[in-house]
Amino acid sequence: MSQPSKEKVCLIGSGNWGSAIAKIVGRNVVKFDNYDSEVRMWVYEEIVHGQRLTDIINTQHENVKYLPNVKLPDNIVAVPDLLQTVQDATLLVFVIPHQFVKGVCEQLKGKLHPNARAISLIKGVDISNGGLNLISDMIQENLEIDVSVLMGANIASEVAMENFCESTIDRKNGEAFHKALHSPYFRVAIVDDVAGVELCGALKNVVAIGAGLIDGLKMGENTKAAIIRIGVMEMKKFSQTFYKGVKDETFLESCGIADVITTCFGGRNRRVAEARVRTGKSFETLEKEMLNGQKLQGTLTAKEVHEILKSKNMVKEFPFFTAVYRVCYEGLAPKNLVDEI
Ligand SMILES: NC(=O)C1=CN([C@@H]2O[C@H](COP(=O)(O)OP(=O)(O)OC[C@H]3O[C@@H](n4cnc5c(N)ncnc54)[C@H](O)[C@@H]3O)[C@@H](O)[C@H]2O)C=CC1
Ligand SMILES: O=C(CO)COP(=O)(O)O
Repeated sequence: MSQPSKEKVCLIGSGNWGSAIAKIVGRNVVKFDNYDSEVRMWVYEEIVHGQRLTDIINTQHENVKYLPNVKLPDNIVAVPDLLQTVQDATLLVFVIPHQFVKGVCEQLKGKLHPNARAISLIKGVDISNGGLNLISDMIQENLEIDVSVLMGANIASEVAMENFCESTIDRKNGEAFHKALHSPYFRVAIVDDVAGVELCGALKNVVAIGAGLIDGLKMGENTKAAIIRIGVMEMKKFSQTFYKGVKDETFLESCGIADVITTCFGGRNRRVAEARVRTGKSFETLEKEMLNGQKLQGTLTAKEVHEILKSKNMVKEFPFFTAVYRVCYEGLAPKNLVDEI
């Protein structure tokens, strides 16, 4: 039974990033007195090699499917039941692919600890109500709790290897989470711009699809740099058009230019987009063939961004985002991407 004065952290999600962040959180909560030492991690249950994934994680202390060969601390407890995961939790870390957030929130409505606060590590946007919504706002509106965000240049497998990197958290309520997430190899900077941080995280995945297509076309580094520059300009314009307070400086943080770079060179969105050109197969097929259950976020985000732009009559003002969308969903040949921008 947890003591009321202690913060109890739980993780909602256990994919590639969810598992890497579990390693950091699991270690941090035992370093400080103000945390309960057990961290429950919600696992979308599945059978792996004939065994339940939760059982494998709880006995081998390894998420063999989504983050193989990385030991998780013993105090990370995999739980298949969502409501049991959040029971007594005061600090909730949301780390699931963005298409599943709505369903998860519906199950959690009215079921949280009165002092619960959340942080979202989810890169994506929500358009389910017809307009543009941040994932953090969607969680906040559904669950009536404060929600912060953490985004950065953080390819999960590299974070799990403890290679130094940086990340960005917002000041709003992020300070409550900072101690649980920061470590010497995962340096978390606090900034004052929730929407800017979150939109950087979501939109860079669209840029990475574009960069991967250019890699597949073997057009070289100058072209890729041009695509990245144009992509960052559209990220900034889009963010500042829809959220007036978004700051220029945010794009220079880890969540901004650094995440664009790492994702455009080492991420899954880039890798699958490159294979799309090389093989001619669809993104959907390649996601299944190449990612072993992990999810692409960039193609869906390109579609969501396009729907918002269309509804505002602004498609022509974002030629790069539009061209990426058209390659993903309207059969535009990747080789014609640069002619569109
Ligand atoms: N992997 C990475 O390097 C990073 C990922 N992120 C972001 O973190 C978020 C989560 O991504 P990952 O942890 O990488 O996940 P992932 O893509 O590795 O794994 C997919 C996860 O979704 C779960 N899942 C499948 N169907 C589901 C359903 N119907 N309902 C709920 N969950 C379901 C799977 O069990 C699995 O845990 C994404 O928004 C991603 O952009 C952010 C930084 C780094
Ligand atoms: O967000 C990421 C790195 O910061 C991971 O990007 P991918 O989803 O493209 O692998």
